[in-house]
Amino acid sequence: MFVTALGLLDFRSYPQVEVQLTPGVTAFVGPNGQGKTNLVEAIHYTATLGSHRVANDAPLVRAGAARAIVRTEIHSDHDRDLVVELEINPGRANRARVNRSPVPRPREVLGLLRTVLFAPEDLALVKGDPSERRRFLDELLTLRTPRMAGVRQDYDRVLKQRNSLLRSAQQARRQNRSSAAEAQLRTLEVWDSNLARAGSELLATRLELLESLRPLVSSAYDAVARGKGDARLEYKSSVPLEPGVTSREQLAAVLLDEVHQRRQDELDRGVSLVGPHRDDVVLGLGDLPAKGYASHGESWSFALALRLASYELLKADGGEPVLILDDVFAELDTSRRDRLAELVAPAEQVLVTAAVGADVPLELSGARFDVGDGTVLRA
Ligand SMILES: Nc1ncnc2c1ncn2[C@@H]1O[C@H](COP(=O)(O)OP(=O)(O)OP(=O)(O)O)[C@@H](O)[C@H]1O
Repeated sequence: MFVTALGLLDFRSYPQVEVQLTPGVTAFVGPNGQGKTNLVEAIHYTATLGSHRVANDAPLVRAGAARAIVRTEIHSDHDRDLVVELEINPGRANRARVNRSPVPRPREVLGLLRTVLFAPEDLALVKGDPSERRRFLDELLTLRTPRMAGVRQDYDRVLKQRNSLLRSAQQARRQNRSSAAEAQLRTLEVWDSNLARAGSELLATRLELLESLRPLVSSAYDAVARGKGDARLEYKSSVPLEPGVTSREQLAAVLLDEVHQRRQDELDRGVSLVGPHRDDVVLGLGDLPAKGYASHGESWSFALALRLASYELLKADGGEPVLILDDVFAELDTSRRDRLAELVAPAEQVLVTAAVGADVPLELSGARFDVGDGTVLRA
């Protein structure tokens, strides 16, 4: 799979731009703030319907414009070539077209393009909050199994409803409105089951994903750090998970049981304390956790290993994803930079951004575009 063309209208800094792409390596080179990342962000957005830089769509639309359009043309391994067009409408529903036909919901484009993006922000996968690692897992889940976007949305909706109910119940109790508090508790039972249903689906697929990812991360870490260290991943759940408890039904029962156990705690705090939204993936190096212990270089190796493992996993289960390396080479020391370049060079399509040409390792020589003053010109 590779991207053959990108067209942007009012996306980030671009009023309008068209770029024709080829397989192999393509570097976007230009001074800071000229719009290199904006180009690859648009491609990654087509694959994930999310940005690696912002949590909502508004900043993706050019300041002063009402909507942005991202058109990505894809040469696909299995299907005929595809044109995916996304209309980003902050504050209103986004729209999507595939081969010029509207699709009912934008999330139906998930799975048509698969990308793995490496960026300086990836260091937060190792050093940052659990939410970073949950996002990593869920984004990968969705790339592998697009219907998980619906499950995640469903879970978030349940969580929002349940939290609002817990807050109302907390207030009713504080104000001694006992009949209101009782009614809310009865409604809460329904939302407990909803949480267990959607939560168990998410938890089960995360656990399956982690099983597949574990050996790949370990060997990718070996490759990046040249055999120094033993990278491990452990799922840390907000519920006690016994070995062998992996089916949706078993996990739903465990979640429901824990929700009942923590009822008082949840009512006291007015927030859902049990479920995959509270989970984490503990990254370990040897016997120590990476967070708080790993050196800067080791943390980078771990972050790169997570991305390389994602790439291997996606490649193994359904066609090679497009690799995007956004500004990473300037961040890495020479040895990691060379290793990464060697490891990604054979990929079908690699898109690299760099402030200066010298930041792009020689192994990754290929097509080059100069980016500046709102233009993207083939060098
Ligand atoms: N919604 C928007 N509307 C208008 N301009 C925007 C918008 N979002 C970002 N920009 C502009 O885009 C530019 C940043 O683009 P981008 O992040 O792609 O730069 P870059 O070339 O990758 O730079 P660097 O090398 O520093 O990473 C900034 O000048 C920023 O002001």
